[in-house]
Formats: sequence, C-alpha cells, structure tokens
Amino acid sequence: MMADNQAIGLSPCATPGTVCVLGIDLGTTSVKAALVIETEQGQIVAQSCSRETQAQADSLAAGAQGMEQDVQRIIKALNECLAAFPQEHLQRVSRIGISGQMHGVVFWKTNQGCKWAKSGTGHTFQPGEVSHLITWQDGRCSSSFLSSLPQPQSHLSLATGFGCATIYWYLKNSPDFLKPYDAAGTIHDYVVAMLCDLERPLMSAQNAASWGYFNSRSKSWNTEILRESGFPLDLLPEVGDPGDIAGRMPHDWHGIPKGTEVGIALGDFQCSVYSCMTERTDAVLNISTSAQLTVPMPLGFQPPETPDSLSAVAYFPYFDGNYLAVAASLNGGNVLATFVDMLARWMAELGYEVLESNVYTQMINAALAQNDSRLSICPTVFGERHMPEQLASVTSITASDLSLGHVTRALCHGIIQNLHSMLPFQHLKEAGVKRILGSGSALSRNEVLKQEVEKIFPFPVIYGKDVDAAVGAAMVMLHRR
Ligand SMILES: Nc1ncnc2c1ncn2[C@@H]1O[C@H](COP(=O)(O)OP(=O)(O)O)[C@@H](O)[C@H]1O
Ligand SMILES: O=C(CO)[C@@H](O)[C@H](O)[C@H](O)[C@H](O)COP(=O)(O)O
Repeated sequence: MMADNQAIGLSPCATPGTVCVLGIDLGTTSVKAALVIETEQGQIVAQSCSRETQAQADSLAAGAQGMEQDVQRIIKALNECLAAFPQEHLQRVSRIGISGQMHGVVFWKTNQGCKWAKSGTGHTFQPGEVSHLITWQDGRCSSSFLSSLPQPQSHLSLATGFGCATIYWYLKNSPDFLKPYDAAGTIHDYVVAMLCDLERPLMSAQNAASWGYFNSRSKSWNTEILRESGFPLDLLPEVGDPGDIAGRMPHDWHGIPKGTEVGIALGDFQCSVYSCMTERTDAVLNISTSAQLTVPMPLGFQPPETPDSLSAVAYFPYFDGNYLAVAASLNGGNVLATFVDMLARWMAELGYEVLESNVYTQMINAALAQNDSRLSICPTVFGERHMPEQLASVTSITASDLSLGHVTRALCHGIIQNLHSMLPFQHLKEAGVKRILGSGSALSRNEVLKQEVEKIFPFPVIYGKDVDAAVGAAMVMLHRR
C-alpha cells in the first residue's frame, strides 16, 4: 500500500487548550505520522498517515552487500505525510516525538545538512550535504571484519548494520568517503538535528546502544577503546535520556509553530512497545519490516557486563533505566515483501504486470483458505544476528502443497516459528507473561500471520487499534513533562 490517511470524525486538535502532539516514525519501509491529543478519557489518535518511502538505493562502496536508503526519498515521504494533515491541527501541535529504524547511520555536514524553504503552509526542509542512510540491514561487515575490530565494552554484541561498525568499515575500506562529513546519527537523529538546528546531534541512549560501543550502565560511548583504534570520535553524537527534549524549532514547519519542542529521537521498537504495553505481564510482538518479541525485565535489572553472542535474546534499553528482553529478528515483514517482489518479477518476466498490493491481498486470502501446509519454511533470508550463516530453506515439499495458499501459509508459519525458536512460549510463561499485544502494520494487515501467532503462542493475543511507533513516540512526549 502506498498511502494511508486516516482521520477521526471530530476535530479535537482544533479545540483551543487541547494538548496536541505529533508522533513520527521513520521506518525501514514507510514513514508514519500521528497526531495524538490528550482528552479526559485518555489519548486519542486524531489523524494518522503513512507513506512508503521507496528509498532503497545502490551502494557504490559495498555493492550487493550494502543496504542503503536515499534520504531525499525519506524526507519526501515525511513531507507528504505532514502535508496530508489539516493546517488547523498542525497549528495546535506543541510537541513532536520522533522514532525510527535503529542501528543505521547517516552522515552530514554541520550547518549544511538541509535547506529550508518557504512553501504554501510555512517552512519545509530538503536534505542538503547528506550521505545515504546505511541501514540496519546492511551486510558489508563480515564476521571476520567484525572480529578484527576492538572488543566493545557493552552488553550488546556488535553486528553488521550497527552505526559504529559501519563507520569502522568506511575508515578501513574507504576513508575518503568520511572526509566531507563532520556529523552523524540515525535517520531520526538527523531529522531532530535539522528541526532544532542543532550544532552537534543528540542521540538517545536507546539509539546509542543500537550503534555498538556504548555502555548503557554508564550511558557513555567506549571513548578510550574507540580512540585507541583511530575511530573518528567527532562523529559520535552527544547522548541524552529517552523522553528528554532535544530543542525547540527555530522555524515553523508545515504550519507547526516556531518554538515547538522536539524530543530526542527514540528507537522505533521501544516506541511500538510504549504504544501498547500497560502491564508488566504483557509481551509485545511487533512485526513491521523486521520483527521483535519482547518482555519487560524486572525493575532494577541490569544486563550482564558482556553479551552472549550466541543468544537470540538481547536486552534493549527502554525508558527510565529499565530494559526489555528482546528477540529481535531480522526476518519479519521483509520476508513477505521479498516473496511478493519475487512473484512480481516472475510475473513481469512472463509478460504480466501486477500491483504488489494486489499480490498481498490475493496471497493472504489464498492462505486463509489453507489451514495448514506440510511445507516447512525456515524464513531466515536475511540471517539472524546470533546465527548470520543460517539462511532460508524449504523442506518437506510435496506436489500437493504447492499452491499460493500453501506457500504463503507455510511462510507466515515459518516467520512466527522462527520468533518462537528465539523466545519460546515456555520462556514467556516462566517470565509471567499473561497475554501478547500485537503491533506493527505487517501484522495488523495480515490475518494469516495473526492466526499463526495464536497457534504458536497459546496466550490471549490482543491487536490494538492505534499501536505503532509513531503513536508511541507521541505518547512518550505527551507523558514526559
Ligand atoms: N498491502 C499489504 N498488505 C499486507 N502487508 C503488507 C502490504 N504491504 C506491505 N506489507 C507488509 O508491511 C511491511 C512493512 O511494514 P511497515 O510498517 O511499513 O514497516 P516499517 O515500520 O519497518 O517501515 C512489509 O515488509 C510487508 O510485509
Ligand atoms: O534491527 C532490528 C531487528 O529486529 C531491531 O533490533 C530494531 O529494534 C528495529 O527493528 C529496527 O529499528 C528496524 O525497525 P522496522 O523498520 O522494521 O520497524
């Protein structure tokens, strides 16, 4: 689906005195925005919008191993989302919360990162001296390259696609690439820096942990280790607490008033959890481009000093010094997207053009008619961080189970089964989990995935209406005073 705009019937944002917060999520596939307002009954999502970015770009330096995105395209999708909101709502926004795809890195030149221009509805910005975003899906750092790097002092293992690993890769393979830039951050740190005109980017501890070489206990980069190996320390953003304010906008933006507060950028996964988790006995399953299954760790939990690189579960910083235990899978909605793309390419080779959104609808409907499939699909097309070498496979192929419905059913089963192998039902039960909350648009739009979740994890599964990272980012900013 290319675009999706939704509005509730009333216009509470337009009511004077109403607190209205804009939440933005810069995801791997799409940009989402939501206007969330505080009412006596709680929060309401007054408007939401989603635009696919179609930002995939060739990597000149890393070739097929690279996974890069064009920042112009991401900002275009963001501008389109905001342009779709009514001006009278945007004029009431008093705070902005921004989240996005973690781990990735984008480089820019201070004071030249963007160009502001006046448009019909106020000021907007376009990217200026900015590199591609090298995303969390980037595969340029091989296992042998990673093991040649200094040992981080962090509870999280380093993996390909992590900002610091990517910077090391440029340093060793293409140092000239880094020369024009003096600032770096995740894509959402970049947007916050542009909106607040920050001299030096600010990054939340959530995103810093996702870059590697960050100690979550001391909330500091492994400066000494990095310095000794010649790492360009100037490219490391300053780190702040998730929920803190990064600054105020010196310009109006799409009609949002000048002076509006912008929060330090947050992790998309943590914001998805924030949008729905209400009890400490909740597990959250988020499926967007990637997939995560998570449970909150007990209050006061501190992760071990060193990571277990073979463990499928990692501890990600959440809010207020708390942690989430997470099975962060690299194989979520992107596996289905790869399948759809493969089908569309085959069809094109056979002389037929198909609309990908129609393929999703058809294949989901076909799989709904097949309760089961003997096909067994291990879906790890993109490997997993704890097992990068184990790629996807199909076994138990019988001639009777080759319909689109059988294959889609087996694929959806495989995605959920893979998450289960990383964080099994039994472990969730032992951790006191009572229900699973579903979030993310790859899950909410796919009835077959939902059925497989309910089969494989026999807990009550609840799919909220307005649960995603954009709403979570707005809620964080509503709640933090
Ligand atoms: N028409 C569709 N119907 C069902 N699922 C879809 C459709 N289009 C895309 N998807 C799924 O949604 C995923 C992207 O979800 P999205 O929430 O946009 O990701 P992100 O938050 O990572 O940007 C795709 O990888 C794909 O699996
Ligand atoms: O990279 C992964 C894979 O699950 C996670 O560690 C991370 O929290 C996020 O999923 C990434 O930020 C990507 O998010 P998304 O675009 O798939 O929603």
